[in-house]
Amino acid sequence: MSGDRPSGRPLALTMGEPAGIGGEIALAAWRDRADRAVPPFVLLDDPARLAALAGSLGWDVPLVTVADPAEAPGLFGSALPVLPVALRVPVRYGQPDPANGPAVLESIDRAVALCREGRAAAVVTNPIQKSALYATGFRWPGHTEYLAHLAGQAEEPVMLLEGGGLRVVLATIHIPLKDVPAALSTAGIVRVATATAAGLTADFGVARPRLAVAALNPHAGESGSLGREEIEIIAPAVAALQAVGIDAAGPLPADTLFHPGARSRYDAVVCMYHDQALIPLKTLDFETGVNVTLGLPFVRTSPDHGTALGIAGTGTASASSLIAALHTAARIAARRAARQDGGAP
Ligand SMILES: NC(=O)C1=CN([C@@H]2O[C@H](COP(=O)(O)OP(=O)(O)OC[C@H]3O[C@@H](n4cnc5c(N)ncnc54)[C@H](O)[C@@H]3O)[C@@H](O)[C@H]2O)C=CC1
Ligand SMILES: NCC(=O)COP(=O)(O)O
Repeated sequence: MSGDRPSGRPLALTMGEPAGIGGEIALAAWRDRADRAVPPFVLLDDPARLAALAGSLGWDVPLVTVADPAEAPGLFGSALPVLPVALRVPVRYGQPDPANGPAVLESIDRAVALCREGRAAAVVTNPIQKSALYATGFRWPGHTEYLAHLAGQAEEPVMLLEGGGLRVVLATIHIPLKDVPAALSTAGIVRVATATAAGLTADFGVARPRLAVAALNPHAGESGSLGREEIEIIAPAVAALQAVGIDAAGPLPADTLFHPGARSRYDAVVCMYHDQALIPLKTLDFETGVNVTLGLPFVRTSPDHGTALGIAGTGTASASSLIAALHTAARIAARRAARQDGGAP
């Protein structure tokens, strides 16, 4: 995996919801560092709670507190480097406390700042409990939109998930299903598809990306009798993409878009709503699916799963998706660094 090692800078891994599985999968990823060639990371979390968690699980994970991420790669082989972010109240696993919301956000904010200062190679986020943050007044639907805000971007970035040989991007993200039709627009689909094509080339090395654009309605609307979004919104978006030379096809009926034969014909699917994208992705590859935010000035990935409160603190959560997210972040960061140095297309 040497090809995905960023040049000397560690990845910045956030705390996520402290009552969730983030802490234990971070510890588990460190324990697997040699067997799974995990790229060096620094964890922005509370060292005391990590030590208590490791102790309660009976895991031998030496922690080393660092003030500067530059120390992390040299230490990573023998101890887990932690950049301290103090929890405000003690953790009860499975029971998020909004009082820790500021610590959750501090961890994200500082990880982003480290990346923007060039002191970390990429941000990898542990899952947040969105409802707990909303209770503190957090006004963004999730990381994706909050990270765009931190980057000073007015436009929503694009949520891409990759796993099991499939890549999906979302034309609408975290909104109620009943609001999806009204939220779809030709301009919005064109924006997401254009950013996807650019991201696939820049960050995934796909020279000429092929995009499939999913329909919204059964049978792609059955010529308008099962819905008119395909005719009025999605087909014009596909035509606009083709007009500027993007290899896009659609609107394609979503029920026949994810079998192996169909998957061989595209590099990513532009999906109209959250579950249209995430059900096939997580069915094909829940274990190692990765969420990547396209269109940010820094690299951000995360595991495809959430906080898994029901199993938090038990040590049974799989760290595979987090480890895949660490590898993907390192690979994209290395690609961007090589391009800056003039070494990659
Ligand atoms: N990037 C992020 O911050 C994300 C945050 N979330 C948040 O997580 C919270 C819970 O969401 P849910 O829909 O319940 O999804 P979830 O992924 O937390 O849990 C769904 C099911 O998968 C299991 N699971 C999840 N991760 C696992 C792992 N690593 N190993 C073994 N089993 C695992 C859980 O035990 C549960 O049975 C919500 O607040 C949601 O917003 C969800 C997805 C991503
Ligand atoms: N279901 C995917 C998800 O919730 C990811 O959200 P984000 O926090 O990465 O924006």
